Amino acid sequence: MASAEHHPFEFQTALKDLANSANLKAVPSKFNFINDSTALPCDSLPVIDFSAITAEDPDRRSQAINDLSNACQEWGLFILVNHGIPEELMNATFTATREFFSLPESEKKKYEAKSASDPINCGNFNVADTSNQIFTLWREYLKLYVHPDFHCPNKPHLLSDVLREYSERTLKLTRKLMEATSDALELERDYVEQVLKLDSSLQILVANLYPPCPEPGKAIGLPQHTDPGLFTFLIHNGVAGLQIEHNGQWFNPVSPQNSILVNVDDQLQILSNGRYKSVKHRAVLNSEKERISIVVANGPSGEAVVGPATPLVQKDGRPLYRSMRYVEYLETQLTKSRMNGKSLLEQRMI
Ligand SMILES: O=C(O)CCC(=O)C(=O)O
Ligand SMILES: [Fe+2]
Repeated sequence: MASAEHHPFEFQTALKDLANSANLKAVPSKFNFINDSTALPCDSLPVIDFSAITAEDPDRRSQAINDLSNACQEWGLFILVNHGIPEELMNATFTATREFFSLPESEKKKYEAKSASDPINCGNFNVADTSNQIFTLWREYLKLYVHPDFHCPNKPHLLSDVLREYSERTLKLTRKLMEATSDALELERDYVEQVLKLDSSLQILVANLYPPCPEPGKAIGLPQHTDPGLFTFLIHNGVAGLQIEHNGQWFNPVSPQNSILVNVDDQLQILSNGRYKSVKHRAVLNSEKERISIVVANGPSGEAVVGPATPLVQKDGRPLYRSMRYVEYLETQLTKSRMNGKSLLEQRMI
C-alpha cells in the first residue's frame, strides 16, 4: 500500500504515546488529511424502542416496526433504547478495551495485522487510501471476528468475557431487528434467514481508540465510509466524534446515555433493493479528550450470496444491485474500497 517515507521516531512510537508527548504541537505530516468537520447539531434522530419491537400487543409492535422502517429509509440510522443490555456491561467494554490499548507495545504487536481477514487484528498508524490520497489514520483499533467463532486476545484478563457477552447480546438484538425489517419489507422471515444464512452470521467487533489530536482539522479518525454488514451497533465513551450524512449535510448525532446507535449497512441496502439506506459516516477528532468507540458489525454469513430480495425485485421490476458473496464483498472493500471515486456499494449498482 503506502510507499510514503516514515520518520523513524514516528514509526517506533505508538499513536497513544505520540499523542501524549507534551511537545507535540502539530500533527506529523503523514497524518495529514485536511478536513472540514463542520456539522450541524442533530437532536431529531429517530428513536426506536426495542421493547415495542418485540411487544405482544400487535398494534404497539406494528407501530414500532413502521417507525423502524421509516428510520431505515430516511436516515439509515436510529437510536435504540430499552434494548436490555446493562449499562455496566457497556462500561466494562470501555474499561477492558482501554486496558488492552494500554498493554505494552510488544504485547499488542503479537496481534498486529498480517492479513486483513485475520480473526484477531490490531494496529495503530494504519493507512487509509481514499481515491486520491494516502494518509495515516489517527486511530488505534482492535478488530475481532466474534461469530460464528469467537476470537479475542487473552489479555487483559477480563476482555474476552466482556466482549463475548456484549457480542452475543448484540447478535440477539440484530436477529430481532432483522425479523422486524423482514416484516416491514413483507418478506418471509424464513426467506431472509435462509438467504442470509443468519445462523452462521459473520459478526465483527472493532474497538476504536482516538487519542486527543493537537490539530483536529489536519487529521482524521476514520474518513467517510459506509459499513458493509446488515446493522452496525455503535457505543462510545461519551466523547463526541461520530458524524453522519443526511440529505447531503453532515450532522453530529447525539445519543442519550445507555442507548445504542444503530446503522443500516450495505447488505441491508442491497437486500432491500435500495429502500433502506446505508448511512455515510466518519469519525472526527478533538484536542482534549480520548475517545473510544465499540462497533459491532452484524452481517450475513460470509458464505451468503447477497443480492436484492426476489419478492422486492418482482415488485420493482428490476434488481438495482449485483449479487455477491459476503466474504468477497468484505475482501474487496478492504483491498480496493474505492475505484474511480466510487464506493464499493456504488460499484455494485446495476
Ligand atoms: O468511532 C466512530 O464513531 C465510528 C467508527 C466506525 O465507523 C467504524 O468502526 O466503522
Ligand atoms: Fe463505520
